[in-house]
Amino acid sequence: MLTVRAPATSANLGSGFDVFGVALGAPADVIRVERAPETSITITGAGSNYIPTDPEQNTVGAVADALDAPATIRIDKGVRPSSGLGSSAASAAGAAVALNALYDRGLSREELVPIAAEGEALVSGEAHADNVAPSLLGGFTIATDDGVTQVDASIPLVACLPETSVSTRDARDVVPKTAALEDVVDTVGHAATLTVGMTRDDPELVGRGLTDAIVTPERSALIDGYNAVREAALEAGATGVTVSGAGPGVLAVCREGARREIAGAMMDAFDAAGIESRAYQTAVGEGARLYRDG
Ligand SMILES: Nc1ncnc2c1ncn2[C@@H]1O[C@H](COP(=O)(O)OP(=O)(O)OP(=O)(O)O)[C@@H](O)[C@H]1O
Ligand SMILES: N[C@@H](CCO)C(=O)O
Repeated sequence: MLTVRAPATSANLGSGFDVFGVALGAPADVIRVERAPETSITITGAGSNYIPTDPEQNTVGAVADALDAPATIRIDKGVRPSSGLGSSAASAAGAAVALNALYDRGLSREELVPIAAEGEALVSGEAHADNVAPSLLGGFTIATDDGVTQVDASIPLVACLPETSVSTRDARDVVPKTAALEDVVDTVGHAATLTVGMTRDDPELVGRGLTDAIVTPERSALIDGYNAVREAALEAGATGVTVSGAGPGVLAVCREGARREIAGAMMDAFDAAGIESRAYQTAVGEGARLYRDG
């Protein structure tokens, strides 16, 4: 049996819609695999009641299929589905690493990115890699049609998840099909600022670079309490705040030592809007880790 811990991720980071992503130190999915004639899936943990065990409908089934690697797959969900932390991608990335090792396929982490993205195509209709890339590679990733660029980074973060859910499909429906040139120019500037911030481990630049005028305004309108939570996090010292992935999670970039206060302020603001939430005080972290049992 092989075990993989695959981290949650936060995609987009405001200015990098469908391109940027970071691995988070917590939470994570744990995937256990054993060779079997046919793929079967069991699921425990966060939101497991809402996740199909049919391999045709689960991201890990799509990965097993793509690697021609049938297995008994056990998923312990740490990453709640449809919360904005790349739940389906964490399972897909974990399964890709586990099955690649189980069947000695010899693929690199970079080569596993499009395979894990097959799982994402199953749930959101498109094989975008901005969640699976950081879950596989760790750090900050830039996923384009040409491939993935990765950089290790150390940036303190708070991810605050309300007890509501937004499906990625629904959140993609509100994304504008076109954008004004001035908004594109503005977004490119912020994306470049954020990228430099990641290479310098600079939370000021990363926070400033989260701003985007195209996607986030539409997406944030789907999240009850978003504006109040954003304001509360900024007042508590966050250097920037945006929607995590497709939402409804909210991501705050923090200076060292400020996470506890920011997490409390965000949860209080959700609470004032009548919404329960939980906050992860975390940081940009490592990619999926493989353990060989026994
Ligand atoms: N292994 C899996 N883990 C989690 N969700 C899965 C899995 N396989 C299929 N799904 C389905 O994927 C959907 C959740 O995916 P969705 O992209 O909406 O949220 P997410 O993976 O948390 O990502 P995001 O960061 O975009 O919110 C649910 O409908 C769930 O049933
Ligand atoms: N880039 C994707 C990530 C969520 O799966 C989106 O925002 O729709």
